[in-house]
Amino acid sequence: MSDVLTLSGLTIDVAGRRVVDGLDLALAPGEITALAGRSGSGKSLTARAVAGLLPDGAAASGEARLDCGHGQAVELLGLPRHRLRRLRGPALGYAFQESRAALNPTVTVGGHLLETLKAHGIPRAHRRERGTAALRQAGLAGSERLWAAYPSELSGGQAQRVALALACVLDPRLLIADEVTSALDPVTQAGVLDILRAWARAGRRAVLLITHDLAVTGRWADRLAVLDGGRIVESGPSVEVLLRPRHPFTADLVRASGLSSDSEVHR
Ligand SMILES: Nc1ncnc2c1ncn2[C@@H]1O[C@H](COP(=O)(O)OP(=O)(O)OP(=O)(O)O)[C@@H](O)[C@H]1O
Repeated sequence: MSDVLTLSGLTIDVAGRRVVDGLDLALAPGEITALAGRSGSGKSLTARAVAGLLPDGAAASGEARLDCGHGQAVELLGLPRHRLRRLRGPALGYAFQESRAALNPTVTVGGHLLETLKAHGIPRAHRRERGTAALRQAGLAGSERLWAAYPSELSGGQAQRVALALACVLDPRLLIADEVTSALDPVTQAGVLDILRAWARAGRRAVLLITHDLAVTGRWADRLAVLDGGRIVESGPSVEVLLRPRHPFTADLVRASGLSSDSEVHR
């Protein structure tokens, strides 16, 4: 089966500065692929380029091919805004770290979900049920109270999970999750990542997990690509990369993360 996302020579310049340089990466169906690296290495801009959400002044070149299923593939870079908007949701979900920024302060949790489902043509009779299921999948009880809550009434962790539910509610083939669990307590984080992994496997979907937490990649990611200065310095099955790093930068990152034994890397 072909890869869900194929990045070839992805290059991003911001205000004349090259911040991502010739990145090649393939995301297989059913897998979580982690993109890790220290702050400023280009992880988020890579995610944003794929989702068509680069900031002003940033430009991407190269290729980002999304397999939408049913033999249909689309080149994401340079796609007109209206086509990207149509893909975002059913083909490509994007949840990012500033989760509150994704939520409209004047719209309730349920309102956000219903609006998204309606905008993509889901019949009214199914919207509430699908919205509630997405909340559960993100580790939230789909209670009346949460459904009727405004973003300002949510904790940081709840807002993060609501943003994740919104990104997944249309069952996209590719989910980009940018530091979505970093604000969660360890138990909730584990629950959400377990669910994401099961979700990816069951539906042959792909997840691009942006993280600086190598412990997370060791436990939940199938594959790991390590980014340094906008280039991938090493990639492969995550357990292998973490246990036997070949690049000095990866070895430094593993040491700094405090991952010290096989048991912390193995699932
Ligand atoms: N809007 C912007 N304007 C100018 N430079 C930017 C902008 N966004 C990112 N950059 C620069 O691009 C580089 C890569 O940034 P990016 O946000 O992708 O890094 P990151 O690996 O995701 O970091 P973090 O883990 O801190 O989120 C950094 O040097 C950053 O300063």
